Amino acid sequence: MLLSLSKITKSYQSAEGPVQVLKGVDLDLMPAESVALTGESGSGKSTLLHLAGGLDRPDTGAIFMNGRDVGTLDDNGRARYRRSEVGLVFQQFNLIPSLDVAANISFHARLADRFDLEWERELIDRLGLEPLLRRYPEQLSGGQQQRVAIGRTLAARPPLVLADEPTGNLDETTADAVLDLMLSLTQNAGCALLLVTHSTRLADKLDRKVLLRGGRIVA
Ligand SMILES: Nc1ncnc2c1ncn2[C@@H]1O[C@H](COP(=O)(O)OP(=O)(O)OP(=O)(O)O)[C@@H](O)[C@H]1O
Repeated sequence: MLLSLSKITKSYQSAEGPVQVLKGVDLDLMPAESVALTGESGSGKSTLLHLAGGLDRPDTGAIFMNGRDVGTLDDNGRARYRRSEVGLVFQQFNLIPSLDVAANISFHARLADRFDLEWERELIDRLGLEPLLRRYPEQLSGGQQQRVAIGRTLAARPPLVLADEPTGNLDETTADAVLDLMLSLTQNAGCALLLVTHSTRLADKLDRKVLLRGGRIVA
């Protein structure tokens, strides 16, 4: 087992009092497995991804990554976890504005001490980024930034990639092409993938689909 979420609960404070978003989520991912996380808007998909990515802590329950409990790590431990064990591809691309495309792509791989020139060249080639390497993020379209964000995450070959509607703000043709590429590259890199998507068409391309409803995984 790569990732194991067990009995995860999470509440947020709101003006009307606490709102329990996750009410006992169980979810397992095998190494290199791709899973689509679906569910209505507001069902807690992003919340779940944030917890799995070490961006936030669950109220109760356990998150095991390679047998280690991530949910109880302190801030430093979670920062190390994010640096070396997970890759995040979110809608807001979080590229570093002061670095050009080439430097953005190698940034995480270098931080995680996993820089591999050959793999990086292959990513640049497959993602069609060669002509853009000297540009800065603000000089790129949304689809181009998305491809850079995918390259940046995969360059570090994290065991687990967490992707939150990564193609949500692209037109359908571009979204399809970018997702196909991401799937094929995560498979090449041997990464597991947990992908939040509203699209059943996209979800069908993954190994397995799960549905978040009423604070639990129901399918
Ligand atoms: N920081 C926060 N503070 C208070 N409430 C929050 C916070 N983050 C999320 N929520 C609430 O928790 C619920 C789940 O949000 P979340 O973003 O996880 O859902 P989602 O399934 O990803 O939705 P969408 O598909 O619309 O992106 C929502 O009702 C949201 O308003």
